[in-house]
Amino acid sequence: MITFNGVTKRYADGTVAVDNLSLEVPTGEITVFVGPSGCGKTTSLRMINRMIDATEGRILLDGVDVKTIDPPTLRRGIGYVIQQAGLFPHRKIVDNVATVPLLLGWERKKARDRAMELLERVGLDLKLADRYPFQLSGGQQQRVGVARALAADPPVLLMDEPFSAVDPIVRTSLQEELLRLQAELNKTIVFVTHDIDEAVKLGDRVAVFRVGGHLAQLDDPATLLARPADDFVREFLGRDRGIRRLSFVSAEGVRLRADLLVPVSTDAASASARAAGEPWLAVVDAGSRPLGWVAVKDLPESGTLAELELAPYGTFVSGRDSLRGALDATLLSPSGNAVAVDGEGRAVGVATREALDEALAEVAGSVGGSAGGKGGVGGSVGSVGGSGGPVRGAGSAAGSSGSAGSAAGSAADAESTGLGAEGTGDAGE
Ligand SMILES: Nc1ncnc2c1ncn2[C@@H]1O[C@H](COP(=O)(O)OP(=O)(O)OP(=O)(O)O)[C@@H](O)[C@H]1O
Repeated sequence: MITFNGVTKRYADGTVAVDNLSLEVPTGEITVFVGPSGCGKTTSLRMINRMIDATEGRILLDGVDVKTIDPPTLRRGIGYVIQQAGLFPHRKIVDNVATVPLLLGWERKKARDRAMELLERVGLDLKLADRYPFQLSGGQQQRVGVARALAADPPVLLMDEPFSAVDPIVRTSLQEELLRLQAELNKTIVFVTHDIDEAVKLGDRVAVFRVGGHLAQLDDPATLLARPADDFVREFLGRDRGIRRLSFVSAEGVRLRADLLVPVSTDAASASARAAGEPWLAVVDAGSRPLGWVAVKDLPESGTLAELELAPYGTFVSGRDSLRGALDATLLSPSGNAVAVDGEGRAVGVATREALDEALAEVAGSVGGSAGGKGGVGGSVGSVGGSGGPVRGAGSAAGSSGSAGSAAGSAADAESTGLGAEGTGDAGE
């Protein structure tokens, strides 16, 4: 657990970047710091690993004041990921990831083995291990940045806008990878972003800051979206707050109609009778997989459904997806209804527009809603790479030898790994 206890940061020019901040970052969870530019997110983050020292107040790491721990020791237990990865351009990917273990005195082979294991874990093709950073896409570089931060298995990870320099598709896949990794690793993560969508997708808890380093609200995403503390938070959350809130409401309670599913072998006349006034039927194959919609008014007098051209459909996974996912599925169907499927893709029923209206009315009537889990909307985007990111500048001063001794304490290592050997990183105040 990380505890901020009345923490203030006043820079040398008098700027109060963080003002009397008190909050707790629970162990094993992702806490996101979000807010407009200049509101003190980065300063707050960097006070945890003492790259910046607080002017007043205390930051406790599992009950121990970080000021009592010398910075290099403190940072050994804290991984650090920054925007644009900050990889060392003259070191191969594997050596970039092995940097921190080598700084910690690991034997070279062990450090490289660990690096390879981590590269695999963050979803990188091991063929990339012997390349240099400029030979990777922006998204791939960012994965390397995450692998490097995890290399020494620190219990705490600080992530400062780590995904903001990549395109939206790559960004989505990096976010999903982080959630997948976190489900395995249970690190205590503090994640800084200015993007509220990213915050509610990744955060177990979201801290909204306002300029001047004030904490405006700290809550889980569903509560934040349902009950913003004041006008500033409401405005920051944006106009589509209501829609986004549906991502945190499970679609499990939506009433489903199995009677509107018809096997493709059904003859048209009996399908028509079965519809009993409903305008659309969902046609399924012999294995119950959805094939498409048929409009009852277009049914011929004879023949089976197999001979008909079917209209496109959208599905959601009953019991897993959110109400937002279910609504999205209705928008992919001319019928205005959605097909609910099980985890194997078999249709289990139809969510009619009427049933969704009922579910929406229930959400509108409640405050908070039932949490549907993080990023509950289905339909993950899996593609990676493609964005030929610029060669990264950070760390360019690093030596190319990569040896533990010579690298220790270099300014670039201190900056982009957070593992400086000497003092605090308050430079630039
Ligand atoms: N070294 C410094 N000296 C003086 N003022 C500083 C220094 N570093 C940051 N600040 C100021 O402190 C305030 C908070 O900065 P900080 O970088 O923590 O904000 P942020 O929320 O992370 O912003 P962004 O989203 O733009 O990165 C800003 O007003 C900034 O100008």
